[in-house]
Amino acid sequence: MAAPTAEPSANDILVFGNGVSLALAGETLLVKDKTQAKRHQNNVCGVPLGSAPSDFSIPTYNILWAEAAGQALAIDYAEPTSKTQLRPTKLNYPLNELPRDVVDKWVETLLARAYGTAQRRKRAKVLVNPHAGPGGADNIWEHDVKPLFKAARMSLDVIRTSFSREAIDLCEQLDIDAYDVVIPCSGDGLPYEVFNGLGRRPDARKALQQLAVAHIPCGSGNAMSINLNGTHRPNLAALAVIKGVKTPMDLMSITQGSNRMLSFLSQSVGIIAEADLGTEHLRWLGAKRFDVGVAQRIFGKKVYPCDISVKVEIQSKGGVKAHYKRDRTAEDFSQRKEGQISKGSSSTGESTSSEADAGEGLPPLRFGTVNDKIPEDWETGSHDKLGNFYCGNMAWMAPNANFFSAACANDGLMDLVINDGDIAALKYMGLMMSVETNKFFDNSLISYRKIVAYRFTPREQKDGYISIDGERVPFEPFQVEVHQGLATVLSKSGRYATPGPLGWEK
Ligand SMILES: Nc1ncnc2c1ncn2[C@@H]1O[C@H](COP(=O)(O)OP(=O)(O)OP(=O)(O)O)[C@@H](O)[C@H]1O
Repeated sequence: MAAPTAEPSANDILVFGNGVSLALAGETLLVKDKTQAKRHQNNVCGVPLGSAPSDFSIPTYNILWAEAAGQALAIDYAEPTSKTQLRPTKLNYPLNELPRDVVDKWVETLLARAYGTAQRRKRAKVLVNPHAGPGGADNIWEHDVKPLFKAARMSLDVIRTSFSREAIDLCEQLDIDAYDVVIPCSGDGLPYEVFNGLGRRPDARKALQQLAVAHIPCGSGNAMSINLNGTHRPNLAALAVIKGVKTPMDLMSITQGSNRMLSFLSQSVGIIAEADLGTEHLRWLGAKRFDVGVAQRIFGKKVYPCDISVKVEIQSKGGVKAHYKRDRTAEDFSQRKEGQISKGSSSTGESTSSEADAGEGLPPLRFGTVNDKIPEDWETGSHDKLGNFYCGNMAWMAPNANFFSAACANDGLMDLVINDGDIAALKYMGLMMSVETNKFFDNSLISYRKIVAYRFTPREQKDGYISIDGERVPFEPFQVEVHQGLATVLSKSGRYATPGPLGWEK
């Protein structure tokens, strides 16, 4: 656990007698208690090392709750039992002669450091998809998540989804004043339904702003959790949600035929969409199914002819890195924390705000629908040899898949990656593998731009795969535009958990 960062002052120490004391030192709680220290050492290290310890420390981030009730002080915290596992643990000390007002003040200081600007005791609507990913969502919820949420004194209203699209109806009808957060325990499919359900309401904008959406990873990709909680491990994600701060996040409107839907993650056509959606017959391969699908198309030199029209905001990779640096450094966390969220214009200056428009439902479409004329200032190109069209709103698409390393949560821009499909196989493999080493962005085989809107029109193919947030939609033209900060999510640090494109600091 982290080393103490500051010397505790006298007010920060509670002395219980018999050599037991609790001290607040910066972002750490120092526990001087031989019995607990020994138990802690055994649990965390497995095997006791050296002489018996007399104290140990707990990062305040791991503190779930504290209260003086009756004649005792109780502290709940998330104790790591391995690098990826936490379990709720309790410390109890009789108050003895300690004055109650001193203890109450100490408890409030501890909670203030534990939660910072994050809301305490969040009221959650939890949606568990028993069929998500490998099918362990019920177990994950019961054993890895619920005990931590309970120890943090969250109020929980839990529903197991029983059919596809149920979460859309649930969120459309939800009493938004009764909850602070909706938490899908699922893959990325259920968050998609949550955003779309909230988006269908007559008070969509209010609902999307007032109610945060947070994610517990139970699927196979779990992009939402990786980007916002910084992990795809359910235990660690649960703690990140408990401590999560409200963060505005861009959403995208998609029009196709006469439909309008919201997308929070990505749209893809070509190799990625096919390798994901077109390999159902290879399910027996497990996670390798996607890699095999990619390799098959690389060696087949598969191309996807199409027309693409784009409203480009930042054309060059250098410009994108500079934008990323501005977003990451100019807007420090304090500006993004709860109650201090600034919305209004993208960091490129153009207003993309959803709030600026009057009305309660979803913001009006600034560029019309897929059935309207394409605006004249959009760049239009014919792509005979397209291999991959990939538009993202978050950085990670899965663990080890940081495709959109310059994605920012609330910049009012989408990140667009395009590459041809007739690349030499070895180079293509290298390109795909560079995603894992964060060198994808700089690879000269792809273009990487920041955009505001686009239209995609497939050509010369009877059928194919279009993926919206990982779900298949009809193989027909579609148009997309971004709404800055339309949604509210909970994130660990007020921004995406991404290292950014290599060298952005320079
Ligand atoms: N009880 C249910 N039975 C069948 N389908 C369900 C049920 N509950 C939800 N669904 C549907 O399951 C779909 C996939 O959900 P989810 O994203 O949670 O899992 P996943 O697709 O397995 O995960 P990943 O996207 O990570 O692969 C959603 O579109 C949702 O509508």
